[in-house]
Amino acid sequence: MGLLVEGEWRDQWYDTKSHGGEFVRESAKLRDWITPAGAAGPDGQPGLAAEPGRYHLYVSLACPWAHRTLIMRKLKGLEGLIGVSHTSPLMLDQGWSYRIDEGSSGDDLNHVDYHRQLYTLSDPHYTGRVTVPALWDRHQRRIVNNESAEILRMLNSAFDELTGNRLDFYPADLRDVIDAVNADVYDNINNGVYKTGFATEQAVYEKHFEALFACLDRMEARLDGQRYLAGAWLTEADIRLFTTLVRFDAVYYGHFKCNRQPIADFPNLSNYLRELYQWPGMTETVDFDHIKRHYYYSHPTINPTRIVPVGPSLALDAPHDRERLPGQGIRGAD
Ligand SMILES: N[C@@H](CCC(=O)N[C@@H](CS)C(=O)NCC(=O)O)C(=O)O
Repeated sequence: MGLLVEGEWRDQWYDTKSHGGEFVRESAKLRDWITPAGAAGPDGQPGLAAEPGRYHLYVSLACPWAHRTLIMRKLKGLEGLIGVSHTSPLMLDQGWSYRIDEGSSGDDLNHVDYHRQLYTLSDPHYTGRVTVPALWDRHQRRIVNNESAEILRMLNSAFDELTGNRLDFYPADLRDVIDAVNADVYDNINNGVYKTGFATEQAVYEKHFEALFACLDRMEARLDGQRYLAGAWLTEADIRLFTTLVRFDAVYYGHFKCNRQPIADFPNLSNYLRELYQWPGMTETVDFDHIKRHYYYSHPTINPTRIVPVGPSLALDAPHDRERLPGQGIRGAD
């Protein structure tokens, strides 16, 4: 694993030392925005037009951030308009790779061997982390955006005229509640598992462990009285929590030492997880082989033997009890 400095690859692990044992996530750097006709993005970002076949998603099936974008692509009916290539689950000294013999789809579009080459094709002097997901523009031959939260928003609305799919995962009247839940879940759960698992000081680990489980307790309580995080409608907030929950018992509980209790022991979170897992289209976006092989094999500082555990058995297909709460599905589905 490593990063690019002025276009040169440096194989190095996260620097927690200079942050007192903390893992500090670098902000995504490529932030252009796709809109229906190429107008600027919501905060004035440079805009590009939504066109069929123009964009391509580069993902890892193991990665929770990339997984969000795959779910949105699926539920918004974008599979025919936006292609996908996935990396091998093994992120080794050259970073994410497109080696077919290690489980990648290969890269039929740019024919690169390593994900970092997409970054240097975009900008030969790129400096920063080389992350998935990355949204590629075939016209300009560059990555236009590498921030999953923003890719979700674009896929939610920019292509609606082309697909006729009006499902809305970020309805205007629910934005305040979605934004508030997202902020809490991002900091303490989505990124919280990483801050817990990558900590290199005991006190730092314990601080993030406490914050993680306090937030899981908040979400457990929230889901006692309402079907989804923003109420009766399923929104992007649920997709964003789902990709962490579905990895939790298989990976974060053991590998990242997030082991106060598994999700299976939270009555509401576990039933909610099963409902989402069984949502039409969702199950096929989840690849436990990639998920487990990635984490246990690619973090030698945490798991030097690279043994991938066989368990646990998860029973995500078992019935859930969420019909006891009123649910309206996804806004715009009628
Ligand atoms: N802010 C980014 C984070 C993406 C991210 O960190 N992806 C991980 C995989 S789960 C990655 O590619 N890490 C490689 C690295 O940090 O060098 C997003 O949400 O899109």
